[in-house]
Amino acid sequence: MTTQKMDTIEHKAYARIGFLGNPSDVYYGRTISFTLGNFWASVKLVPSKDLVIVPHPTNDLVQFQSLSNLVDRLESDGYYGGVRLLVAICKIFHNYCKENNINLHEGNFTLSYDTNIPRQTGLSGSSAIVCAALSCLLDFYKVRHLIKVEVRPQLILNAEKELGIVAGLQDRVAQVYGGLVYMDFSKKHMEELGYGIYEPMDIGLLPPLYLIYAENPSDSGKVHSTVRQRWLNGDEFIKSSMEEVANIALVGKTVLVEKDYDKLFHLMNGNFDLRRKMFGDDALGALNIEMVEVARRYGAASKFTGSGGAVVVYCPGGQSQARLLEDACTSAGFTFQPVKVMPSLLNEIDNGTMSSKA
Ligand SMILES: Nc1ncnc2c1ncn2[C@@H]1O[C@H](COP(=O)(O)OP(=O)(O)O)[C@@H](O)[C@H]1O
Ligand SMILES: O=C(O)[C@H]1O[C@H](OP(=O)(O)O)[C@H](O)[C@@H](O)[C@@H]1O
Ligand SMILES: [Mg+2]
Repeated sequence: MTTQKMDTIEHKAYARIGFLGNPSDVYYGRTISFTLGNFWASVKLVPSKDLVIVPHPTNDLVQFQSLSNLVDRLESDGYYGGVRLLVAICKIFHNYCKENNINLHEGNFTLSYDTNIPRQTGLSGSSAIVCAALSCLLDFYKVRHLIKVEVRPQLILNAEKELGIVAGLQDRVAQVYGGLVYMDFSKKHMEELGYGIYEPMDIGLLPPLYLIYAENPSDSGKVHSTVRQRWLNGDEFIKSSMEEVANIALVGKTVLVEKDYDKLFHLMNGNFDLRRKMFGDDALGALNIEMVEVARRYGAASKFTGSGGAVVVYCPGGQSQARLLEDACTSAGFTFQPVKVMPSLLNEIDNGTMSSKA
């Protein structure tokens, strides 16, 4: 989404739900993900004399009511906010353009951001900020037609890698493309093309879904680091389980096309059960596990949307089942809401950059 008032450029990027196959995207796997219209980040770029990155009044920790307030906020939100993400994407964008002989004009700008994506809840709040910022840079430097849509998720990921955040491509692909996307990150594609195979799917294939989340920020990099290390060390259990998770997205693609929601129910549950075996309950966190389990106690299918903090739910019993679950979530202190799927926002210029139009 773009707003251009005078010289101001503003872009939104939506939260995303890793629907099937996550987190195998971090491991040359496959996923199906979609953008969630319930939450978004927006970034504003205004031309200015100096290049300025504006700290967010509440998400960047620079001003406090008191010393104890400083400590409380550090304990709940960690040390970092969005400023480092904006700085990192500026660097990655600059270097990519330089390496690819894309000339950038001399003008400077002021970048600021806002977000209503619940912080660090596995809804990809981090990459939403980076994705919206990249979109602003593409327009400010008028290079949207020169940077392929397929390449953009990797630039967004590189900005986070630059900061040492362990993450995968699926969030960024979903946020760049928008809508529902099937993604294949096989080693072969990644090595030959530098990106995966991304196939947009009809959002109408999804059944009504619900979201459960809790104010319980968890650092996705920390959650991922042990499993990632085991995978790098060639751990057979992690390798074979990750392949099973990737297969869930492959099977899920057909299941969605056929609207076979009974099978979808089992795929969603199977996806979380494999994650639980690989990561272990300590890494996933008791509260996150309880969000999955409360849904299952009411006969729904449930799994993490990302690395933890939010859960996507399918209620085979329809609205009456969802209402019972909503009451249970409210009593447990969790937020429960219907999922609004956000369609793709790519424009003609973006589509024109794609090597293969799926
Ligand atoms: N809502 C937010 N506001 C500001 N910065 C954020 C926000 N969410 C994430 N970040 C930044 O991104 C980093 C990585 O967040 P991450 O654990 O990936 O969260 P998410 O699951 O929302 O993507 C954080 O350490 C922080 O620097
Ligand atoms: O573990 C996952 O499912 C995802 O974790 C990260 O996303 P986040 O929203 O930060 O939890 C990671 O970036 C994704 O690639 C994983 O699939
Ligand atoms: Mg993230």
